[in-house]
Amino acid sequence: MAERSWSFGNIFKNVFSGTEEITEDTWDDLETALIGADFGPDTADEILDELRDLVNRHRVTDAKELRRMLRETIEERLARFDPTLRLQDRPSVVLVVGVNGVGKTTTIGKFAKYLRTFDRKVVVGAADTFRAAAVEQLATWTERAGVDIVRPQQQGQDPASVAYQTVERAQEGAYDVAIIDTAGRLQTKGGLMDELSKVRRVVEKRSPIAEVLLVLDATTGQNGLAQAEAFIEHAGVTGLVLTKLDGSAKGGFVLSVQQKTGLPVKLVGQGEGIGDLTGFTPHVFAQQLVG
Ligand SMILES: Nc1nc2c(ncn2[C@@H]2O[C@H](COP(=O)(O)OP(=O)(O)OP(=O)(O)O)[C@@H](O)[C@H]2O)c(=O)[nH]1
Repeated sequence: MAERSWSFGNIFKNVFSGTEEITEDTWDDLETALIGADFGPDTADEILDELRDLVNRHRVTDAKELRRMLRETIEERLARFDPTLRLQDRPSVVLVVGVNGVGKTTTIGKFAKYLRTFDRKVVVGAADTFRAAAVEQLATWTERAGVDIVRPQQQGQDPASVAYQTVERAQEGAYDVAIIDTAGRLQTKGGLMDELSKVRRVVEKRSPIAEVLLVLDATTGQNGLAQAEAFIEHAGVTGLVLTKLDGSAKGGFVLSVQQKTGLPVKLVGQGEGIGDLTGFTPHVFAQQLVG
């Protein structure tokens, strides 16, 4: 699939435009840009220290050279995490978790479509049975993506049983991937985590779980991360999906979120359309971020 361009509005533009030589202003502007783009103060400091050190050691004076170093530093840091989706099992079961409103449903639709473009046979399980509207919204997306859906037989059916039926259908119908939607909000966090562990337990009776993807909204930055803490602690998350990176100007969140959670970003959403999801490539991302 073609890499789309990231519309961060080139956050480092002010740092380098019209600047040929590195001055103290360059460093100040760079610090402001890093913080503004949500790299987080610690990572911003580390990047600045590393760059100052390189600039001193190699006696670099050219701002263009500094820009190249910045790109490489960011790429090298992004690449410390492996973004490869593990979808070798037949079927590969993928649980999608995250709080409501982050773009979970949209992401599942886009992900199903993305897999279709690689000729994968996909079934989606609507195991967020709490709200009928959620199931209908998901069904609209699966129809758009041209993939099958397993719905609850009645509203409020045990999510674990829908998940189980989805895996059963995937195995019997020779599907490549089963994507299971899960609830994002229950009365209590404990209840939600219990529900998720039950889904996991029941699915694992039939199949190993290939990936547990946590969906995070990039525009909510550190706040969104705090909200998702329980999933990171209890849901066995294997990778992150960042949504709404388009126009968020918060591209640095990708790096800070990986460093904070120790989890790789595996997919990124950059728009509301069905084609607006891609895999994550550190080289491309660093290039688009720094320009
Ligand atoms: N700009 C942009 N909007 C997105 C992206 N992903 C999702 N959205 C929008 O975010 C809103 C919420 O998306 P949903 O998929 O409904 O979110 P959800 O997490 O399933 O939320 P619930 O349906 O409440 O559980 C919708 O308006 C989507 O169009 C993205 O990558 N970019």
